[in-house]
Amino acid sequence: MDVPEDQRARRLFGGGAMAPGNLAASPFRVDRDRIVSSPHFARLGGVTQVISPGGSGLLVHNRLTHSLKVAQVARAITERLTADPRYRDLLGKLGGCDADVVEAAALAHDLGHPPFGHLGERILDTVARQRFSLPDGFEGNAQSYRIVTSTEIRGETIGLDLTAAVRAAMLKYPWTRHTYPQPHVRFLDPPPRGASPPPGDPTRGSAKFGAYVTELNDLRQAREPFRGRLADWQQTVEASVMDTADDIAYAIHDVEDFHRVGVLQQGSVATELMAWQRDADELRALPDATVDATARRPGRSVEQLRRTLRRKDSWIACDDAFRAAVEHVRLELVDGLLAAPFDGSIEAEQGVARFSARWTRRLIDAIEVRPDPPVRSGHVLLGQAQWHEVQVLKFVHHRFVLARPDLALHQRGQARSIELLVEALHDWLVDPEETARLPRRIHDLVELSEAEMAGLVDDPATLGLITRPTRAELTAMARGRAIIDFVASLTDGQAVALLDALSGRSRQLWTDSFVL
Ligand SMILES: Nc1ccn([C@H]2C[C@H](O)[C@@H](COP(=O)(O)OP(=O)(O)OP(=O)(O)O)O2)c(=O)n1
Repeated sequence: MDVPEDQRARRLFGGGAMAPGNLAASPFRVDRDRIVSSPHFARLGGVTQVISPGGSGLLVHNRLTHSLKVAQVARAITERLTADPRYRDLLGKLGGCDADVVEAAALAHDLGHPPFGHLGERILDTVARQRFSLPDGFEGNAQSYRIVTSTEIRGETIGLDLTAAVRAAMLKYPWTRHTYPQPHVRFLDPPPRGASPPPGDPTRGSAKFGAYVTELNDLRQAREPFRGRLADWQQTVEASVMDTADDIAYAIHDVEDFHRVGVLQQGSVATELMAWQRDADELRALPDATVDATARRPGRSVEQLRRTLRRKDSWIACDDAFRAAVEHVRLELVDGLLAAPFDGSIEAEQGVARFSARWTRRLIDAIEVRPDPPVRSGHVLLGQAQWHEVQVLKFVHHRFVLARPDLALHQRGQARSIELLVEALHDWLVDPEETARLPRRIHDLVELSEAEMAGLVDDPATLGLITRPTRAELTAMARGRAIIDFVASLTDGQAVALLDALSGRSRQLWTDSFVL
């Protein structure tokens, strides 16, 4: 039985009605148009995917070009699945799969990524929890959801007033950090992907989550059309398509990007993969502690990956498939993409384009829909061989790009900049002499957070608190959330320029690098 279209198309404020500014006929296409015309979307062009867009020219992806690729892949997956007669009834039963919904969700999925990408996310989370006593901290997915439902402005309502289906499709992790749903997902055995607390800190709630408690009612309303069809913690099919498309897109383009900038070298990748292939049987016999203690020796990191996959994803991990995936990636990378250094020639560009097209096609064609997937997977997933290949591609990127000390050095500086910026903005916000000159947007964000939190004071448990907050505590938390919202909405370049200005290092006034 299909879900009635009008339930999926229900907007938070406007029912199913079409507004005068809507140009498209489909309500989901309207959502897509609202997202792409948002300044938060344009901002993604200045936000780090892996390294800052400014320093890399046109060579590497930023969060905008990444989001466009995710949308392209997500749409292609949807078109294949909906054209496949094997899945027609199943997709309807699970709540539907619409190409405009997945495209809109894919375009919106990274709106909340702060300056400096995942690194900024980690720093803002620590600052939010420790400095501002906000139990929800900061999370990029929850911030994306907050932008479309609260902080982005459109017409008379707050947020973009998107349809339920699109908001639900944005929820890769349809739970809050600590309390929703009950019992909380982190206590399930096994917990869904992302639901466990970060290693070493069981008090921190889920490592990943889709919404802050201030957006909980909105999350509930978005999931309403799927009630009874999906477990509370399970992604909608459309969210699952978007999540899979995200994985496919960055697994491929991260490798491409670092080949282009000359960081991913054929020799080092070949040594690691081939040492594992040569010594696989011997390595398998070693205790974990020995492998970990000698992780820098060739082949050991691949062995660590094999063990991690078996431990965390035993529902799909398989030694034969792993061995085949290492061989396939070796062939494609060592004998293919990385065989000649990238020199900007037409031939080199064609090599990258061929690699990208072949892999995208191979992975999209391997997508399946399962009626009853394992807890760590969504309903939409890659076949076993291709799932292992994606893990190996991501491994190459982690081992030979993300683990580089020069990148770490750079990121330590960026982390410090974010901490200093938050502190400097907060000092400004609480300076009584400066109230009249504080940027209007910060005042507005404080008022918004204060109103949202005031609505929850009688329910301290939902706020993640033990007792009802005092007025002063509430104001302090609202100010903290406002600063976090403000910083998260900057590009990398704006964050740097703003910190320079607040530290007295900038000699420029009335430039266009940020609008206050
Ligand atoms: N420590 C890390 C981890 C990831 N990345 C990069 C690699 C990918 O390009 C991208 C992956 O992160 P996403 O936010 O796109 O997706 P995930 O699925 O990993 O996370 P989430 O589910 O929170 O979106 O970020 C990075 O630079 N540094």
